Order: sequence, then C-alpha cells, then structure tokens
Amino acid sequence: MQLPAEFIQKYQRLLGDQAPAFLAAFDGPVEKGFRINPNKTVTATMRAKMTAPVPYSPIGYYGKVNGNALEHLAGAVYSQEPSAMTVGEFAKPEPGERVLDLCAAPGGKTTHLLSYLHQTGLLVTNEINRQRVTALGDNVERYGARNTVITNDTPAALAKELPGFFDRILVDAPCSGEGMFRKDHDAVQYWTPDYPAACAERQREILTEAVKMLRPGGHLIYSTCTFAPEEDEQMMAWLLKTYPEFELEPLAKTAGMVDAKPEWADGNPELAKAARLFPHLMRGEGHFIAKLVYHGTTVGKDKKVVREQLNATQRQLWTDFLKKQAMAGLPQLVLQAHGDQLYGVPAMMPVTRKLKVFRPGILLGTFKKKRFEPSYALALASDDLSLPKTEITREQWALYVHGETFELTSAPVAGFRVLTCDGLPVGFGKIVAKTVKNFFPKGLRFLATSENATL
Ligand SMILES: C[S@@+](CC[C@H](N)C(=O)[O-])C[C@H]1O[C@@H](n2cnc3c(N)ncnc32)[C@H](O)[C@@H]1O
Repeated sequence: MQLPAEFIQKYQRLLGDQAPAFLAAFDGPVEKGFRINPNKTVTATMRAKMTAPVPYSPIGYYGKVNGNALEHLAGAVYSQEPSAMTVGEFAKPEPGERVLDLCAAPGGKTTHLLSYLHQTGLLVTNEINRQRVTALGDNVERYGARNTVITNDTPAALAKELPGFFDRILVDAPCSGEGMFRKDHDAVQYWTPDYPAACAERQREILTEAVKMLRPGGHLIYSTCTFAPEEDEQMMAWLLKTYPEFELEPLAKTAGMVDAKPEWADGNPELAKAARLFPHLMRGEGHFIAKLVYHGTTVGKDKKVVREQLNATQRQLWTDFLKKQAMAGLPQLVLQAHGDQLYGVPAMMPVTRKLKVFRPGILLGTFKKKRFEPSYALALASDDLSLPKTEITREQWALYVHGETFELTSAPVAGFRVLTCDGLPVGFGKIVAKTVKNFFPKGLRFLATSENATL
C-alpha cells in the first residue's frame, strides 16, 4: 500500500525499531469481525459461525457476516472490525445508567452499548451529520432498542440542554483515521502532515462540550481510530491539564493491546493507563482508547422528564391494540404522538426544548383513520414482550422480505402478529385465515437468495 512519505518518516521517528513491522502491517489482511446481540436469540446458523471468539469481548467473534442475512436484518448480529470492539467493552455501561454516545453514526459502538444496557436506563445517541444519522436510526431499530433517543445536533447544543446529566459518555471522535488506512485505502488521500492537528482542534471542541454533561463520578470514554499522538496521548494530556477533576482509569490490556505512550505527549506517566491497538501487535486495525472518571462536584439540575402526549382518540386506538394483543403496556415508556406517529419515549428522558431530535424513542406505530398499525420497529423490539408471535420458515421469510403475501399451514388468531423466523422477530404480518398480509417496510424489500442472504 502506498503511504505518504511524511507519514512513513513520522512513524519511523516515533516507533524506532518497531517501525518496519508497523509499516509492513499496512499490507496485511484486514481483520473482519462480528458481535452477537445478547438480547436476542442465537440461531443455529449463527452458532456455526461463532467459532473464533475475540479474546477481549464475550460477544465478539472473528469472521464475516452478510448484511442481507436474516440474522443481520433482525439485529441478532452486527458486523464490526475486531479492534473497534474494545471501545464498547471498555465503555461497558451498567444496566439502568444514563449514557450518551456523542459521535455515533453508523452505530457500531451504540449497538455495543445497547447490548449491555439490556433495554434499561437511557441511551442518547447523537450524530451531527444529517446524512449519517439515518444509518444510525436503522441500526438502533434493528437492534430492537426501546431505551434510546436519537439526536442530530452539535455537542454544544446537547451540553446546553443536558448539563451534568450522564453517568457515561462515549466520544468516539472524528479523527484522521490512520488506523483504518488498511481497511479504507481511499482515506489515505486525505492525509497531510497537518491533518492530525486539524482533527485535534475539532476533538478539543467536542471534548470541551462532552465534559459539561457528566455527573460527578461519571465516566468519559475517548476513542479514535488513528495512530496520531496529536489526537491520542496529546489530547488526553490536554484534557487532564485543562480539567484536573478528571483522572485516567487503567485499562486491562490483553491480546496484544499496549500502554499508551506518555513520551508521545507531555511525559505524564498517567497517560500509560490508556490503550493503544497496533495492527502489527494484534488481530485488528489501529485504535486508541482512554477511560476517565470525573471527580467534579457540580450536580446537574433535576430536569422535568417527558410527559405523555396523546389525544383521547389516539389513546383509545392504542388501548384497543394492546387489548387485541393481550398486552399490559410497555414498561418504562411514555407515549407521545408526533403527528400520526406514536412513539414510546424512554421515561428517563428529560424535556429538551431546542434539541434536534431525529427519533424521540421507539416508533410504536401509525394512527390510521380508525385503527392503529404497529411498526416494524416494535416487532424488532418485541423479543421479550408478550406480543403474539407466529413462527415462519426460512422460505416464508424470503417471501416476506420480498413483499409477498403467503399462506400458513394452519390459521392462528386473526389480526397483527409478530412473525419470527428461527426465533427472531422479523416484522409484523396481518393474519386473515391462513393468509399472512405483508407489513415488511416497502423500502427494505429485496429478493433473498441463497447467495445474497446467507450469513
Ligand atoms: C469515528 S466516527 C463514529 C463511529 C461510530 N461511533 C461507530 O462506532 O459506528 C465519528 C463521527 O463523528 C461525527 N462528527 C464529525 N464532526 C463532529 C463534531 N464536530 N461533533 C460531533 N460529531 C462529529 C462524524 O459525522 C462521524 O459520524
């Protein structure tokens, strides 16, 4: 691979006798990986692929998964480069926490955080870029999250609305991406000797806002996919100097991870607590991860939490739907109608007035004239809900994702039912006698074949 001469010289100077192995790794194979979603069923097809565990993640495996496969579309697996899994593992939230993923699209770390929140607490996941937030929304939906709010705003706007609010904040920062050169050859063309410093400027701005949103005792996790000291050790050195209430926590390094390098910044030995991942030392791409605890004392003001927003007709239609589904209601969600769409907003979410919200919670469905039509998102989030379910075969699933109506061998109770395939919820169908009317979203329909949809 053709690397810029200045890049080569920089890392020869920094890495000394390790530089040849480091530079040679750019021509090595790209490591593929996937995580399984611990909140969903593990199918036999998945189990057959789960042969090479990633040593530092109990839910991570080496290997490639297919984006059109049933298991991927149903949110049971997520394709992720193995080194990137360290971030979610070091960030691992406790159930019930208030978590912010500040730079989140397309959602690799967000889905990892969701895996450990187990539908509890609150995840606010933010992506500043309007184009990229859609992919984040799709991944959160597939993962079946009921505890997530998706925002599309700046770190400054979030910090204004939610000061001192979060137990845990992840800043997976936009960076010069040197650690991904091997995976994405085009990324090299953006590199100039000044690029890391320009990225560092933006990272400082993001961190300046992020620190305002932590509660005392909260954790900040900072990660990049670059080797550049300006964006890694030097960024943490700046943070510790600017905000002495922060302390780095030691990260347990395994499988080839190494201490970060104080000598690449101001020499503060504390910096060694952070971790560096080099592709010549481990099976994965380049990353940097630091975890800090906040010893500050400023407590955020208690904000009013979200309230129900439903008119009487909407409430009646929703109640009728629940009754037909023999469901008591949805725990920890506040119902809000936005136009004709009904959302379940996480009950821990405070009222925010000026934030650009992409999705205020889980879309539960749409109010039609005299009925309520449940959403695809609700079906995908129904693994542990008592909604009526009907198991279909893989052949029927192929008809379903193609938008076709199909027949069952016997007639279950008529009405909306969650269709499951190999135990995984895949969407709603409306049963009329033995016929299943198709409610798979039109925009997602495709022709599944053994070539394009095998995990
Ligand atoms: C490394 S990527 C995030 C990857 C993501 N965490 C994942 O695991 O899938 C960094 C993200 O930061 C966003 N970003 C760019 N500038 C930003 C800014 N000034 N503030 C916050 N986020 C920004 C980018 O749009 C990009 O999606």
